[in-house]
Amino acid sequence: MTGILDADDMLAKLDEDHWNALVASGEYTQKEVDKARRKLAVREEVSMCKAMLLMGLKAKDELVLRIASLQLELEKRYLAIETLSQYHAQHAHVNTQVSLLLAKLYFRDDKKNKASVLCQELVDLYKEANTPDTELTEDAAHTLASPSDPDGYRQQRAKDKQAVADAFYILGWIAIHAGDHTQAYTVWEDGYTWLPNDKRLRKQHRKRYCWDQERVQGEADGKGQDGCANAPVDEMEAFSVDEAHQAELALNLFSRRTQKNRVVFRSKKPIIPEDERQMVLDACEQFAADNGGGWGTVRHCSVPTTDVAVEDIPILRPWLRTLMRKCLAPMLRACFPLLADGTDLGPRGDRVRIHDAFVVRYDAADRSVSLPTHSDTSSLSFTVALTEQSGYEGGGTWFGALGGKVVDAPAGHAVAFAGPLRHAGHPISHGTRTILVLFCYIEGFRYGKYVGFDGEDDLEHEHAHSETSESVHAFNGVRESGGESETKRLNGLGMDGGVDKTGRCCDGVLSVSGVHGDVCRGVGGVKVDASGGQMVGRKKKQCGDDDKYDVGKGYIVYNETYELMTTIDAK
Ligand SMILES: O=C(O)CCC(=O)C(=O)O
Ligand SMILES: [Fe+2]
Repeated sequence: MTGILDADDMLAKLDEDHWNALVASGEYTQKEVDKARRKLAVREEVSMCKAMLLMGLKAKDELVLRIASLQLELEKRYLAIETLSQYHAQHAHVNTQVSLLLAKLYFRDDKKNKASVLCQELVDLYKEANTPDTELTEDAAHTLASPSDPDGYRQQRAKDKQAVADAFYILGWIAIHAGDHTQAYTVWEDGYTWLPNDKRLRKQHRKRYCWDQERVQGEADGKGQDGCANAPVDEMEAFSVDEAHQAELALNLFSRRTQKNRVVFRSKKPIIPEDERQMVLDACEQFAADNGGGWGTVRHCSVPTTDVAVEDIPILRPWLRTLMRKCLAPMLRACFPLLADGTDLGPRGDRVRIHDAFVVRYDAADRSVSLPTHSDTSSLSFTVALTEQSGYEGGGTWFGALGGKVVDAPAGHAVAFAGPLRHAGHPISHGTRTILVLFCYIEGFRYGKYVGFDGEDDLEHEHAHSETSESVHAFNGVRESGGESETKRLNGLGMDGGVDKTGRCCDGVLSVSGVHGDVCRGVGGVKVDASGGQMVGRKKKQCGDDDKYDVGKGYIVYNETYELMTTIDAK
C-alpha cells in the first residue's frame, strides 16, 4: 500500500486499477477508456457547477457558460441550448458571451431566425453604447486582439468586440444561406464600419471593394475584351431541362415564359483569347510558386481539387473585372432575360456581381480529378475553359436536370448556368483541365426565396432534436458513444460534415469529436432540403440516386466558414 495516504487516494487507486484492467482485458482500447473517464469527469463538473449555481457561489454567467461548454463536450448540444436559452430568457441583461454562444448553437442547429434575433440584439446593444472603431494596421489590431492588462478590462473589451464581430459575421452567413448575398454584404459592410479591425469583416469588405469598386487605369477607359460586347443570345448554345426535370427548382429563378426551360448556355465563340488564357495560367503558377510552390485548396476537402481565388492574384483582378463588365455580364443578360420577380439583370447585366471567383485545376496525375454533385450558392455561375480540350480526357460539367448530360467547352469558351442546378465536375482520366469558376449574384435579387432556402425549420429540427436526444441516451456506453456512430446519429441524417485538420469540411469523413463532427451543419451544414440536398458553406451538396460523382465524398466549403465554426468550438 505504498503511497496511499487516505481514503481518497485509495479510491483513486481502485479506480485506476479498474480502468487499466479494462484495457488489459482487451475489451476496450486505451482511447475508449480515456474517453469514458473524461466523460465521467465532465459529468461530475456539470453537477458541481449546477450546485454552485444554486448556492450562488460564483458569477452566474460564468457558471452557465461553463455548464453549456461541458454539455457540448458531452456532445449534448440540445442540453447546452436549453441551459443557455433558459438563462437568457430569465435575465434581462445577459452577458454578451452567453448570447453569442447561444446564437452560434442555434445557427449550427439551423435555427437561423433565433440565431439572427440574438445576433441582431448583440449588434444593436453594441451600437447603442459605442462608436465605430478606426481601422488600425494589422500589427496594431493584433496587439489589441491579444492585450495583456492585469485588471482584465481591455481583455474584456476585446472579447466583447470579438463577440459582436462574430454576431455580424453570423448575420451575414444567415443571409447567404437564405440566398440573399446583397443583404449579407450589406451586413458585413456595416460590421466592417463598426469593427474594421476584425479580420473576417475586413476580408469581406476588401472582397466587395475588389469586385465592385476598385478601378484601375485601362479598365475604365474600355481596354480589354470586346469580343462579346453585345452578347447576342444566338451566339450561345442553349441546353434545356429534360422531360423528367420540368419541376427543376432552378427554373423558378426566372420568368418561365422567357426562359423556356433553358438553364445552361455555352458560348459558340471563345470569349478569352489564347494569350489571355496563358496570362491567367502563368499568373496562377506564379502565385502558387510564391506561396509555397503548390496550388492551394481554397474550398474543398476530401476531393482535393486544386484552386486559387482570383482576388488573391492582383494582376487578375482588373482583368476579371473587365471581362465581367464587357463580356460575361452582358452574356448573362442575354441568356437570362427576365427574373422571377419581373426585373432584369440591368442594361448590359450591370446588376451581376461576383461573389467568388476561382481558377480550378483538375489533374489526372494527382487526386483532383472530379467534383461531387452540388449546387453553387449563387444565382448564376460560370465555368470558362482555360485549357485546350486536347490536353485532357473526360472532364466537363455534368448536369442532372439535363438528363445527366456533360457539357464541356473548348478552350476560351464559357458555360453559364443557374447556380442552384445540381451539377458536378465530370472526372478526367488523363491530362489537366483548368477552368475559371465564377459564382455570381444579382444585386437586390434574393434568389433563395425562389428555391426554398427561406424560412425557419424549427419543426424539422424539433424532430431532429428528439432523434438527437434518443441517440444520445441510447449511446451512453463506452463503445457506442465513441466518435463515429454517435456523430452520425447526432446529425440524424446518417451523414456528416466533418472537418479535417486543414479546416475543410468533408462528407463522410467523421471526425473524432461529435462537436467537431457536425461543424458544417450550422453553417448551412448538412441541411436537407425538399429535394434532398445538403448545403455546406456556399455550396449545396445534393445526395440522390444520381449522385454518381460522389466518389471523393467532398464538400465544398470555405475556410472562412470553418474559421467561424472553430470560434464556436473554442467556446
Ligand atoms: O468542373 C466543372 O466543370 C464544375 C466546377 C464546379 O461546379 C465548381 O467549381 O463549382
Ligand atoms: Fe459548381
